[in-house]
Amino acid sequence: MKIGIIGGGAWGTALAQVAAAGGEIVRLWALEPDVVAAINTGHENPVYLAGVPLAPSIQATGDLADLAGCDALLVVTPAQHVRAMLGGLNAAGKPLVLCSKGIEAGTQLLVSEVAAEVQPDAAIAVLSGPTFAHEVAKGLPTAVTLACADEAMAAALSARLARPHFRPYASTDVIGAEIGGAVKNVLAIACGVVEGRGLGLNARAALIARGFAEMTRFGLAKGARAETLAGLSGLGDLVLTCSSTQSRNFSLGKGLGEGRDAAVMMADRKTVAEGAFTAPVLQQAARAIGVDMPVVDAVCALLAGQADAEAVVGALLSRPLRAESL
Ligand SMILES: NC(=O)C1=CN([C@@H]2O[C@H](COP(=O)(O)OP(=O)(O)OC[C@H]3O[C@@H](n4cnc5c(N)ncnc54)[C@H](O)[C@@H]3O)[C@@H](O)[C@H]2O)C=CC1
Ligand SMILES: O=C(CO)COP(=O)(O)O
Repeated sequence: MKIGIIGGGAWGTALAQVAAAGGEIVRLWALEPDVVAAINTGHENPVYLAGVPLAPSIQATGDLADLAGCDALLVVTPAQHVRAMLGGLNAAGKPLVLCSKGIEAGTQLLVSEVAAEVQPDAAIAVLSGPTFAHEVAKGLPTAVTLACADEAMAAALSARLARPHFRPYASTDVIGAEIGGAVKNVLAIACGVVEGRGLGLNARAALIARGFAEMTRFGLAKGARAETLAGLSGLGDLVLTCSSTQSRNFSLGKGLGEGRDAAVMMADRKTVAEGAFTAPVLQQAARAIGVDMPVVDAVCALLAGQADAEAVVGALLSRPLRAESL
């Protein structure tokens, strides 16, 4: 069996390692020629996943045509680049597993909705959950949601990608699995702000719980299932990303909380903090369907430089008191 992975960042490389651990032939497409060369000759991705020895059976390429013979494809580029990448593929009749977390700017489409437009004849699936790439690549225990509308396909893909340390849970709720991953990145920025301002662990826990209420309101309005949002790809990933500076989104928020400038921090990074791209489009999407997301609004104001961290925290704390509910 031959699996193609599109995206040689930290997560695509870690997933290549997972696939190779099960004996799959792995073709990994990466944008940067130096990443392709380093994986093929040194069996390491020093740019995005430094320090993790990779299986020698992972073959990297800079040419998407080299993935033509693969019988399943994993898409792992940043969400804003997925449309362009999918345009260069022929995935008709093949499983197309989307592993990016975000919402497309301009269209407000989830990645699976983008894929349905560009590759209407592919079997679209989503893999999402609490998964820091370094831990997965090192073989530490990890569980994910693997969602596909076709239940048998969800089960087959789960079985194909399962490893002793990597445990997919099958689901048919594609939209639910995606919404958790996209929204938690924005909430992780907010939790980073709490950390950066030294507001304490009570505040972080409150933000996770009220942030989860926002995720649930939005998700249910978009047709997600409550149990998916409360599962690995929703609450599970929210807890992970809101708890550690290993998260790029959390660390971006921490910098904002410390008074640093969003644009300067983003320009300094080669890696992607998806929440910064998702926040404004999520805000638009929520407003369009009348869903109130005050934490997301606060993150948007901070990222756009419309308010400082002290002001947005003050505004959140002075909202009118109300009953605890969604
Ligand atoms: N790193 C992680 O632990 C996890 C990441 N993800 C998701 O996976 C996706 C990819 O993230 P990472 O692998 O972490 O990326 P990364 O931050 O490690 O690297 C950035 C990636 O973006 C690629 N890129 C930049 N410009 C591009 C373009 N014009 N076209 C195509 N690709 C381009 C780079 O080649 C590189 O592969 C994101 O949506 C992220 O949310 C999901 C789970 C875990
Ligand atoms: O999605 C992730 C963990 O599940 C990675 O989080 P960051 O993108 O915030 O680093």
